[in-house]
Amino acid sequence: MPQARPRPLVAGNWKMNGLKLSARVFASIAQGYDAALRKKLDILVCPPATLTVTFGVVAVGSGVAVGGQDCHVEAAGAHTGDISAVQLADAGATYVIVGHSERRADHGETDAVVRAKALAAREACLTPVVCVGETRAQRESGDALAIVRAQLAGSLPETADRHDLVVAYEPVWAIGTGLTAMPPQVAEVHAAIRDVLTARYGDEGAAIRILYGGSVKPDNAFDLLSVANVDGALVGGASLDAADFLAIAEYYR
Ligand SMILES: O=C(CO)COP(=O)(O)O
Repeated sequence: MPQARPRPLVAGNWKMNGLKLSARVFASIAQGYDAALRKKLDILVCPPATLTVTFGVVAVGSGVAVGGQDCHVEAAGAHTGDISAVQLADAGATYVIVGHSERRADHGETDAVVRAKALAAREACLTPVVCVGETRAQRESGDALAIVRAQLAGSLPETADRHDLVVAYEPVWAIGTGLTAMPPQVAEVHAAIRDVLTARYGDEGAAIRILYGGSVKPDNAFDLLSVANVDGALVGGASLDAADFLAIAEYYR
């Protein structure tokens, strides 16, 4: 019997953007996520930690999930400036991004740290969105697949199912640059990720969502989301605009 396709997920990563006033943008997203869309896909917005509670309140009854952008490996303790998965869950989050390339680059996060964060997230009943992706130099030297496989090997938990893991492929050279990977490049990497997931997690690996991220916009979303093994998008800049973000989700209507 052919496997049912995973339920799509369109996620917004607001990065270090957004003030209290941005609740209006979030409210528009929640309003646009109507009954027909709710039947078809999940929607997640990951605001800066300062807005988690506010967005969580606005989200009540809308079905839009709220997530964090990072978490510490510990649940609590002397870690000035950090935030734990438990705190994010307490604030209303149900997902958390871990291993984003900006965290790997700016904060020296290794695969082992990313895995520990994914495990901490699950301890707190959050679904981790584990990010992987090659740099421009790695793509140009033909190492993209090897890099992504190595990141997965080091970053993924030992066990997982469709409810407690999401993987995002975000080629670093496509993030915030307006460049996107071409559909055949996306297809190749997503197929390789699917192989890793099914080898590791069996049938559940076929149902774990694999998101594409990197300059996803309304005008390229349909081409990217129609690629095999692309189960949604992780959207940066375009998620800051409710109309653009919803236009991307429209693919699944
Ligand atoms: O990093 C991203 C999402 O996590 C992608 O960002 P952009 O959509 O702005 O390229």
